[in-house]
Amino acid sequence: MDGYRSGFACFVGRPNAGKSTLTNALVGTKVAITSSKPQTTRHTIRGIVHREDGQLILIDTPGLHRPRTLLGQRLNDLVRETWSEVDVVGFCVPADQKVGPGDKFIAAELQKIAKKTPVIGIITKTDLVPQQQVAEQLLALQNIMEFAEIVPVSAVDGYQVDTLEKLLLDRLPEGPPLYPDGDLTDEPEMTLIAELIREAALEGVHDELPHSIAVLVEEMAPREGRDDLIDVHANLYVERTSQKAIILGHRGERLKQVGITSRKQIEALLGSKVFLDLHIKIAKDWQRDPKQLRRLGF
Ligand SMILES: Nc1nc2c(ncn2[C@@H]2O[C@H](COP(=O)(O)OP(=O)(O)OP(=O)(O)O)[C@@H](O)[C@H]2O)c(=O)[nH]1
Repeated sequence: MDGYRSGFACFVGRPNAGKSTLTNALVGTKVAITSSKPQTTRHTIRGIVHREDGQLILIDTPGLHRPRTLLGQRLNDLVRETWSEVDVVGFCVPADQKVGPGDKFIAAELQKIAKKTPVIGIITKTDLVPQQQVAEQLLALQNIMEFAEIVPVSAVDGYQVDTLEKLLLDRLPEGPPLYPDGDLTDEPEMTLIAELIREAALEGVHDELPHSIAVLVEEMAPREGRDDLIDVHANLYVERTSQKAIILGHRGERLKQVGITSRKQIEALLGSKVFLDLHIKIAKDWQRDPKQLRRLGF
């Protein structure tokens, strides 16, 4: 295994910069949830890229933001911790938005916390803008910090995703594979399933509600006497009665749809038929309550 490299990378960037989508594009399967709402990624989900010449373990962190709740603070701590542990950081900046104070804040934080970690500048979503704008973005990005490399990519049309993979791999130390071949993520299945349900529940909800939703898979087991059906029992937590009504929808239609959408994805993930038993519970102000946060896995 001469020259074989293995190690860790993470993507940073403002909320919605395209970090989760890029992780999925690199890993080639759906491991991190994506949505058009900012700050939907809460767990540190690893995707593993297996190549002939190395193994790249991607850690997907939530976006760094101004903390307003206890959950916000914990998320920020988690991000900083991750930055100082990885071999290389990919700093994502979308091509369709001006480099702004949010990016400069992250650049400054990176230089403080991860002085020695090489940072690769990634201009994401290049499919959304003309080439000229990508070139301008490149120049703007160069001004905010020292990058090891800068590379424009599109996770949607696959533009330069391979190039990025190689650039990240080049920054890893030489060493044997850290995970068995074929593993795509070490995130427990129950967490992935909870994320799929939360993703389905987030479709079409607005304002503060996305941050009030948490999902916990309570139990998961094959149906007795059957080898083709798995029972999944999950609870969807909201903070208030009014939010419960929104998620339920008229005569429970909305919740039913959440169940149908996420069940299909869970079946694809597990490769089995699934019976999804999904309930809504109210956990009053869970984002501000340390005990409840722990119970929900934060
Ligand atoms: N057109 C286009 N859209 C993209 C691309 N990458 C991501 N998006 C979209 O941008 C939005 C945000 O992408 P995410 O991958 O969820 O962003 P994120 O940085 O992980 O967001 P947080 O989890 O909030 O930090 C989603 O609607 C994606 O579909 C891309 O290459 N091209």
